[in-house]
Amino acid sequence: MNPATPTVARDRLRIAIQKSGRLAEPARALLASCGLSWRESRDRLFCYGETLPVDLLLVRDDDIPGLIADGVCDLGVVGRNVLLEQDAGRRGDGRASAFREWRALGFGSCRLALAVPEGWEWQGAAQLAGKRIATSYPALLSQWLVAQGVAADVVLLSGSVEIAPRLGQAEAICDLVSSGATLAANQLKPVQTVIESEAVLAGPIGGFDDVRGELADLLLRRLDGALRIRHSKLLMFQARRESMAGLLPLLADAEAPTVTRIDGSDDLALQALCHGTVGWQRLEELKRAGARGLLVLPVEGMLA
Ligand SMILES: Nc1ncnc2c1ncn2[C@@H]1O[C@H](COP(=O)(O)OP(=O)(O)OP(=O)(O)O)[C@@H](O)[C@H]1O
Ligand SMILES: O=P(O)(O)OC[C@H]1O[C@H](OP(=O)(O)OP(=O)(O)O)[C@H](O)[C@@H]1O
Ligand SMILES: [Mg+2]
Repeated sequence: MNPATPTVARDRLRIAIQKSGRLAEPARALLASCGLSWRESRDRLFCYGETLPVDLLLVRDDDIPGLIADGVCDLGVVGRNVLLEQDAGRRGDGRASAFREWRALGFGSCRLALAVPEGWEWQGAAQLAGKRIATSYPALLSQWLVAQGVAADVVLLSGSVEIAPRLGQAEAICDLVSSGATLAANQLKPVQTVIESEAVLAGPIGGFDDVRGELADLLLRRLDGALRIRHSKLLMFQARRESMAGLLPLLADAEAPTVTRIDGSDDLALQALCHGTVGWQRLEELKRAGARGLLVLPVEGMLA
């Protein structure tokens, strides 16, 4: 293992993403929406950046924090659950933190939760004292147990954690929950959230002191724009000046709308970047409140 802050200077930025799995495609699509494109290598494990000197490394998600810690990669897209687990593991071993969350990316949402058999009447963390809890997240679970002041046995499993109570391996589990279907299929119920998770952009604790710093800043600016407009629509319409008071409350999710006077009439034209859903219902409400010629346009890009 290298020291926590790698010092090898490089003139290209290297981003690790999941090779295959839940985060692989959305991570690639998000980076592509920031204007990055790549030439695929024959082994498909390294993609050479074409539009910008930003390369991709395709790996298992569990390896991403370590690759950042070792300076092999500069940034990575990984679940917060993985990042926090490995950080808690390092600190538990007396090592310093070597990576941190740079941005939350808004996909891959799930939570790390404690679950118990459906028949249990949950009365709180103290109920877990002396019990065995199966998990793939031993560091986060141990940290949570310490914070609760509860002593329990952590049983480490790398997958299929939900089956452990049925096999008599553990009384409770601590695993990722999204829809809750896997818990229900195994007669378990979630009782306590340990962390809320989503995909994040991870990077080193500090920044970069060579050209990678500028590349990372450029990427973050584009990423912030892409994240802001992801569900946004540009809404345009015209209305009588006196209708505005009734129309503006229907645009509460919009950034300061631009209102222009239409030459030679008392009508106004309005343009608003809406961050919430702009569906039929809202359009009909706007029409009832006096909006005419409503147009909804997709937003391709935004640079604040
Ligand atoms: N229902 C879910 N179950 C598990 N993870 C989810 C779920 N929803 C979102 N995620 C997120 O997706 C991440 C990747 O999940 P995936 O199942 O692809 O990982 P994996 O099997 O460990 O992949 P790899 O082969 O890269 O090790 C998880 O770490 C988590 O952050
Ligand atoms: O709440 P749900 O929507 O049911 O999702 C949660 C399940 O999904 C994940 O497993 P995955 O499907 O990745 O299988 P694995 O654990 O064998 O990788 C996770 O480990 C849970 O078992
Ligand atoms: Mg993995």
